[in-house]
Amino acid sequence: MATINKNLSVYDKATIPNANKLRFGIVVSEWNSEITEGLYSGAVEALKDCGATENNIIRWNVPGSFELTFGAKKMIETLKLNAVIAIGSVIQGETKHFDFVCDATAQGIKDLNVIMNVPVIFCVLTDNNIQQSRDRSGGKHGNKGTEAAIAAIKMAVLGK
Ligand SMILES: Nc1c(NC[C@H](O)[C@H](O)[C@H](O)CO)[nH]c(=O)[nH]c1=O
Ligand SMILES: CC(=O)[C@@H](O)COP(=O)(O)O
Repeated sequence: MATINKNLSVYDKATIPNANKLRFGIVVSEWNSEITEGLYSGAVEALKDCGATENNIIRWNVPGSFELTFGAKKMIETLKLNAVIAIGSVIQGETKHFDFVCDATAQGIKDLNVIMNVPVIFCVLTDNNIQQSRDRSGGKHGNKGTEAAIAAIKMAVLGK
């Protein structure tokens, strides 16, 4: 199902575990900050709505999406966390650089989920244009940050 057929912000709170005892890291790319700040706001709002406390949500910034992998790994190695949300916005430019950044970021975050023992949620928009990014970071299709927060809570308690 494509994003246009679902709203990224819709969740049934009754089905989400209470996050009041969980600790989250959020690593945020500074590229396309208009978009990443919207994703961050959506994620924090949803985490708090599900019981997470302000002092249990720790934010680090990195220059771009390519650095999200290292930033998330460093967070996991440094802090005691139950889940990490990696937030980025990659928008197609004139060259193939988009393809390399998207692929490296997706593969890097996937690798962390294999190597590390803390779930890392892929909250990276990979869009053709800024409008698609706006639509998915609090616009008409909802907020992928919200979706990522719910995924983070569910993965944090998986198997417990
Ligand atoms: N063009 C975008 C980038 N490019 C920068 C890379 O992510 C990286 O920071 C640089 O190559 C240095 O290693 N990053 C984004 O997050 N979004 C873009 O649209
Ligand atoms: C995703 C990118 O790196 C891209 O936005 C950079 O733009 P360009 O391909 O025009 O150099």
